[in-house]
Amino acid sequence: MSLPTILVADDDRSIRTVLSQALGRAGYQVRATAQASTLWQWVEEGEGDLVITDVVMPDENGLDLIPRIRRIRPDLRVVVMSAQSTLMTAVKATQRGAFEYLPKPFDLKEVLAVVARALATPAMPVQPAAAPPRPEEQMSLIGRSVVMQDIYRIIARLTTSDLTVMITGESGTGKELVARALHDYGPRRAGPFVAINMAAIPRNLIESELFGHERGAFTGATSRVAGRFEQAAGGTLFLDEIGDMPPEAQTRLLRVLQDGAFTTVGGTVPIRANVRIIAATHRDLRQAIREGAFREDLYYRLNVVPMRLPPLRERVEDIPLLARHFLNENADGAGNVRVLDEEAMGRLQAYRWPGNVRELENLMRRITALHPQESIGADIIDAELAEVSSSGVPGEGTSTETLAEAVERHLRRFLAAGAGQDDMPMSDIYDKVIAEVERPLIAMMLSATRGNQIRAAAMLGLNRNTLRKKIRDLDIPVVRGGA
Ligand SMILES: Nc1ncnc2c1ncn2[C@@H]1O[C@H](COP(=O)(O)OP(=O)(O)OP(=O)(O)O)[C@@H](O)[C@H]1O
Repeated sequence: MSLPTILVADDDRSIRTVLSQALGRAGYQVRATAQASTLWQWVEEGEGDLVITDVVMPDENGLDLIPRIRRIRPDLRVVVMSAQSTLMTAVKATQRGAFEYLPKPFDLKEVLAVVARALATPAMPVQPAAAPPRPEEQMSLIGRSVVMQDIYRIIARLTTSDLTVMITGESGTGKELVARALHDYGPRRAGPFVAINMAAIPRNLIESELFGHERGAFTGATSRVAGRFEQAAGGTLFLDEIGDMPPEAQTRLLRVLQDGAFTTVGGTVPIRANVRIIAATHRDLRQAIREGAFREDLYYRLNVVPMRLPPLRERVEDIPLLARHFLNENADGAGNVRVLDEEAMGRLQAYRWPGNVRELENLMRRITALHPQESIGADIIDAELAEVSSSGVPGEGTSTETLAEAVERHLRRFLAAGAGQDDMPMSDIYDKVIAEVERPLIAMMLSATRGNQIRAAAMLGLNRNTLRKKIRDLDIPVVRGGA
């Protein structure tokens, strides 16, 4: 049997060389070209078993070539590489029928894994042409970090799917923005996007907000009111802060997800639920399940496609892009845009950002409003950030508090919550508390070492196998290493 042949098109000679060598070593035959036209000629002549193509080439855009390739050779998989690693590139590549999208710079191991996977996957049917992106398309999500590329890839893969998605991430990381992107690029984009925040609605009203109510269902219900499920029919229902959903509403939601129908509060006639659900939370739902505050069966129904949005401090390389974007958006009345000097940018990248992208956005707004000079230096950033920490950021203790004092403060709350709950008996307190401390400690070390367990074990002074066991036992998500 002849070896599979890979056709490579990229106008960058070094990329052609690196790919040809790596693919050759892995046992493939390779033909490489700098021209889209040569690639097209090979495809027309029936050459090759797989294409790896760049997007921007001197004679043609690689993305435009994909539908033509798919038309004459539907079984030929196409892998797209691009240095313009934006959400739009990922979405366009997927919509036009690319098998996979690889942002540059790429990891050779990843390329080889994608090639092997593409050659082993049966040919996909040619999809009907997806609706072209709207002309006024704006780049909603900013960021080119490896972790954001993973997010773009998931959004791109879900453009033709209705699957339920669960987005987790700290407050201000962009969960709602991602939910909107999933809707805007998804199959229900012509329908409504309806958001409801569980934390912002009084608990006793959540069920009627979600499912609507009949006239006379409770005191003050003077007419029939449609709930968000009905309002979102044909579109997407975004359930924000799902971890704050009261138990009765959780049970009701689970039933809707199981049966595909719901009844209004006070109603008896089932109404078919025609919504795609996207849920989001900043809480650790597994922890909430352990504490008996969230239904495990509901969690599994919602967690079909999990997406974790990393905190801003885990993607500092995105900070300059985001900062510039927010400064451009917030030009002052005279149309002047503030510019951050290098040192100022360094300060932003060193800060912890407990409020994540929202905090950065607010800071850029404040700087434009309060500082008339065009160039912004580190002194201004220092002063503004000092202002924020002295006014107290939610979730942060006072700066003089010791770790032991902070632990004691949290323990008091933890024990009080446990004592007040019937389903959390006061037993195994020692193990539970130690697990509470171990989990964030290990997660932080893994994050600081970009998932390198050997280094994390060394920093912690733990044996590697002990660390591995703890990661497993404590159910700590393993972050991927850098490229
Ligand atoms: N990647 C991004 N690119 C551009 N803007 C972003 C990005 N991520 C977040 N933002 C902006 O930051 C702000 C907060 O985002 P969003 O409301 O989506 O966060 P969230 O995680 O849903 O927050 P919360 O949990 O507090 O509801 C918004 O103004 C949003 O436009």
